[in-house]
Amino acid sequence: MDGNEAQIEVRGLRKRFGAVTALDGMSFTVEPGQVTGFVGPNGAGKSTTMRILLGLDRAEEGSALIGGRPYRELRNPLLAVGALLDAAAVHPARRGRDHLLWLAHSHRLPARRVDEVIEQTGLGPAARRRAGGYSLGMRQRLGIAAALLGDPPVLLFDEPVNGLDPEGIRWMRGLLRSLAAQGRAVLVSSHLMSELEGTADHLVVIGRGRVLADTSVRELLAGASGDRVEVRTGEPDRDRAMTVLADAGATVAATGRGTLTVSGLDAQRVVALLGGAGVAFSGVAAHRATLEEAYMELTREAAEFAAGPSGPSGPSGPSGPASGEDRR
Ligand SMILES: Nc1ncnc2c1ncn2[C@@H]1O[C@H](COP(=O)(O)OP(=O)(O)OP(=O)(O)O)[C@@H](O)[C@H]1O
Repeated sequence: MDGNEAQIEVRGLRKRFGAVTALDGMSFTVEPGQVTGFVGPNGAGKSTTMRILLGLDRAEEGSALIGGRPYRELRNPLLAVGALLDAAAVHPARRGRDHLLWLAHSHRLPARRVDEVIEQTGLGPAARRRAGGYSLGMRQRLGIAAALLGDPPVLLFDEPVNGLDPEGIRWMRGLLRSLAAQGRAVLVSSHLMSELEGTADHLVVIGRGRVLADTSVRELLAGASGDRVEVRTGEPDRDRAMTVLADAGATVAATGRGTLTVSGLDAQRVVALLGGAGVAFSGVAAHRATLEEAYMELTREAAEFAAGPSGPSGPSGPSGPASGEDRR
């Protein structure tokens, strides 16, 4: 797959809905061969960005390119990008397979391709039933089958696991990973970081219409877990432990009864220092952050920064405009 055609590039998008600034200079790139998670709280601007990428909405400023072109300039969009925005967007009286056949014919794709995507998405016999009777999981599979029809190098999925059962979620994760492994650029939105754990390689974290972090999952986790170490020590030794560790350059905080949280030293060094100084302790453990914790840390910092000294601006809290100056 050509590297450039399998790329999404969003630069400086701005979009308002009345007084609400939905996008406030949104910029990021989605590279081929990986799953990029597009994460942010409700109202952060995920769907708006995706709709603009797909030519369903217009930005006041900036560009949104798929394979180097805006959606409207794509010669055959179905072959350039596949998207799952709203799983319910099929007429209820239509059979799944007929919906796919109609799509395929309108893009001069062979019927064989329809059967391939039915197979790939596990629609099976449900493909011959009317879409009105589909479960949410089946509707999602049909939507994905439609997105894959043109074998596109770029895929956009808006909250694809929303409402799916655990088996459906597992299936979706495997599918996203396999599509990325085939060299496609895969952008997946979610408002829950935990949904992307084990699926996303890269994360674009957004809040209030702009990017808060654009990072690999590995880097985000490393940064969040840092080298924090938890030390359990009894009352009489606590102060001495704090002094010894602080003298060695660590930042030490008492985070609970008998627990110290240490950053700046690894667990092995903590054990060596405390042992060397004759400070008694009952346990030392490295703390590994989950993706959810890393995300909470990041969004909390961003919210505090944006809120300034007088608290969050606007009635909608974290999902509102970034500051009063944004309202005109
Ligand atoms: N058609 C619209 N009319 C008015 N306001 C809108 C419209 N679409 C989006 N907004 C507002 O723009 C902001 C961004 O919304 P958007 O749907 O892009 O966020 P999101 O990150 O996708 O949220 P969610 O996780 O809830 O889907 C929100 O404040 C939302 O209320």
